[in-house]
Amino acid sequence: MDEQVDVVVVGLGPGGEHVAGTLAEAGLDVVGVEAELVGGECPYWGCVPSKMMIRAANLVAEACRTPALAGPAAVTPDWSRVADRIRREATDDWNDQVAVERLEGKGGRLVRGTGRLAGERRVTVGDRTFEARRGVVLATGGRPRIPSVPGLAGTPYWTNRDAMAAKELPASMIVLGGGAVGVEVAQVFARFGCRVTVLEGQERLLSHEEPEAGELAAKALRADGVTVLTGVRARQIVYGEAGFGVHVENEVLRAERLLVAAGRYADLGALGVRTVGLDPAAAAVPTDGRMRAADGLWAVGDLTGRGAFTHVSMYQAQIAVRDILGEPGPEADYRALPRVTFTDPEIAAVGLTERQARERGLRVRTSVTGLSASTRGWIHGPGGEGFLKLVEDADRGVLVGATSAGPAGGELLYGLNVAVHAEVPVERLRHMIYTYPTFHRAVEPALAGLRRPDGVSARGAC
Ligand SMILES: Cc1cc2nc3c(=O)[nH]c(=O)nc-3n(C[C@H](O)[C@H](O)[C@H](O)COP(=O)(O)OP(=O)(O)OC[C@H]3O[C@@H](n4cnc5c(N)ncnc54)[C@H](O)[C@@H]3O)c2cc1C
Ligand SMILES: NC(=O)c1ccc[n+]([C@@H]2O[C@H](COP(=O)([O-])OP(=O)(O)OC[C@H]3O[C@@H](n4cnc5c(N)ncnc54)[C@H](O)[C@@H]3O)[C@@H](O)[C@H]2O)c1
Repeated sequence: MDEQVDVVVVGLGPGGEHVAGTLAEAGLDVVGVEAELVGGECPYWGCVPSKMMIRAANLVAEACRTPALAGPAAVTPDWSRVADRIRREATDDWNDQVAVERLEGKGGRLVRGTGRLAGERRVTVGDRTFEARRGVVLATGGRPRIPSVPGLAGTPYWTNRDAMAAKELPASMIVLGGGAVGVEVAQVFARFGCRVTVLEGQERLLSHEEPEAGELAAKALRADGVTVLTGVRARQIVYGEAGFGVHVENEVLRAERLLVAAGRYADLGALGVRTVGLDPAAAAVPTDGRMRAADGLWAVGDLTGRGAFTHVSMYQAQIAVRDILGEPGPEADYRALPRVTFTDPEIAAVGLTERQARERGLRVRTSVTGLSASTRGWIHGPGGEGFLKLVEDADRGVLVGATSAGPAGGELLYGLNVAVHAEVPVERLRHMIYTYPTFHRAVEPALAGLRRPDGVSARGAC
């Protein structure tokens, strides 16, 4: 007999947990299905543990910067402090009891297991079948994409999960992929004494972002002793007693560990999307502005392919909740999508890159301003490097994208995020007062740089 409920949420990462908890609080009969830990990738193997590592690694780097500015400081990097904090404070040793109680406290019911669609408004979990009167919400995230490099399958390669759970650091590590996971982990491990090589197939690190961002990330990693190889593909991988050997062009790179950080994918076939008429081979579940994927079916989070970030998943979750409850509100709008790669310097961006803006046929004006030449960058001294890049739609006179890289690049992004989101006219931004001497004061010369003729990147100083 099918069990009747109002809503079934499959996958309880940040998005799914928010949907399930909020709908349950609103009085609906909600079943949340979770195969692993309630909370998902972010708190246990993603954002939270990685940012705890980064906090510690940045302290190590800051200690190394003090001799020039404040006198000697001795720090002996000790990974056990980081590993211990991740166990105690972040993950409860990978126990989700607190999250389960949080969901149940709101009135939601947890069913532990793997959910699969079985037609419209129906989900099976093991030998149980749920029929959802209002509908089903898919929020199953993604899993690491393992490239088909000969020799890789069957070796004990690491993914983000092993890196986040590491009690001890390897002496050496090769990182396959120079995206967000690759660069963040590479810098942390290097700062704690691991010999790291990053192998990126594209011509630059952080290849989805502005070229300047990738160049700065490579420079920062190299300054931490990381070997950065771009435009290079692994041809063959071998594993033996001596660890990993990665064949690239004319050499073999060797390391104790290999971290695969080559992106993530959603396995829609395993989720049974064919039973509701969706393409199981698609890269993502297509959704409309209300996060609807089909009649009685919503999708939120990484599996929608609109940006694999916790804040996107939470944003979409709020929209899906409103739609399910029949409440008014704006549809999903990704024009001002912000993201921060938490390297040191932080590399943050919102909206379109210059290339994306040009590909959309916009008449684009850009401007790049260095941070170390700014008063605040100069005062900051070592570690003060960064830049600000603005992308303007010249016809409308509004910013459509911005990148802010620097010691507080993610925080500095906020104002630019507002500008892109609210389409604040550039002329209006030019007449704002920018606090002296902040990093964000660099926005002023960057805006001045936009006055140059179309297509010419200007460099300002502040
Ligand atoms: C190392 C790392 C660092 C990151 N750092 C950041 C960061 O700083 N900021 C940021 O915004 N984002 C970060 N991210 C990305 C962020 O973790 C994800 O975007 C976010 O977790 C996605 O949330 P989600 O709601 O899609 O679900 P997920 O967190 O992906 O969770 C999905 C859940 O669904 C469950 N599930 C899957 N299939 C089924 C099924 N069939 N049945 C039942 N349950 C199922 C899974 O077990 C999982 O618990 C990071 C990711 C990684 C890997
Ligand atoms: N700070 C953050 O917000 C944060 C941090 C970590 C992860 N994340 C999210 O998690 C997702 C996954 O991160 P990721 O770094 O795994 O993916 P990614 O897509 O950001 O980067 C993967 C990189 O691997 C490269 N690559 C792929 N196959 C390769 C191969 N065979 N050889 C060499 N390079 C190869 C790609 O060119 C790409 O640059 C990201 O999309 C991101 O949204 C966010």
